[in-house]
Amino acid sequence: MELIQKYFPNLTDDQIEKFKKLESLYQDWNLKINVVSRKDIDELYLRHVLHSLAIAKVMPFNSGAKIMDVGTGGGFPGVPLAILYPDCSFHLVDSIAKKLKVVNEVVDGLGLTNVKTTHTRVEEINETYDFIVSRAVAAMPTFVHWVKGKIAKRQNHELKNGILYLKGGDLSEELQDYKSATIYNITDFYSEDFFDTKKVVHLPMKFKG
Ligand SMILES: C[S@@+](CC[C@H](N)C(=O)[O-])C[C@H]1O[C@@H](n2cnc3c(N)ncnc32)[C@H](O)[C@@H]1O
Repeated sequence: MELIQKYFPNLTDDQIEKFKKLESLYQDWNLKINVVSRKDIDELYLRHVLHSLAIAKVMPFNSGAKIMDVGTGGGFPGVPLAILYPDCSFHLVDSIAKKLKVVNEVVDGLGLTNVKTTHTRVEEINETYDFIVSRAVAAMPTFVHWVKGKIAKRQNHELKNGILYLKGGDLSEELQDYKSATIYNITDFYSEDFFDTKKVVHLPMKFKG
């Protein structure tokens, strides 16, 4: 937990409590339904929570922003972001029901009222969002195909609405068709070795309406 406060020193008591409670909830639920690997559960704050929150270092969301997490799996990056941004609404979507069962239990256990979950493929979603966040779900061309048309300028804020995607490795080939994409090295924000190859891709999108 100190790791989170090292990079997010202004958390409220309520946020600190929620981040603390997150660990025991995942430990309990992971024994019943394995959604996070053993090694990862031991390093939950580093590998999942802090990694998810790298999106906030790139794009601080305005109050009221509406965000979808596509392929949330066990709840990443959506759950840590929902704790960090209690005034934003989060829609967590995954095509595997048992993973969302764990997410629902964690969300209920934390009392997160700003999160809804849907068991579906993202292609079936017919809503629009300010931002779409995701980690480790599909190659960028496939992902863009799935979500384009689901991003709208709902808020009149200065942030560049679009996709924020957590990804590692050399992305030059995958992103060659996306000239407007910006790649942020997570090591610009965090010093832990785990983040050496990890990036946040910001891809602003044309608005639907
Ligand atoms: C490798 S896991 C990543 C889970 C989570 N984002 C994380 O980083 O821990 C990929 C997830 O994407 C989901 N997924 C893949 N294609 C999807 C689609 N078209 N719509 C919704 N979920 C999808 C899978 O069910 C799986 O839970």
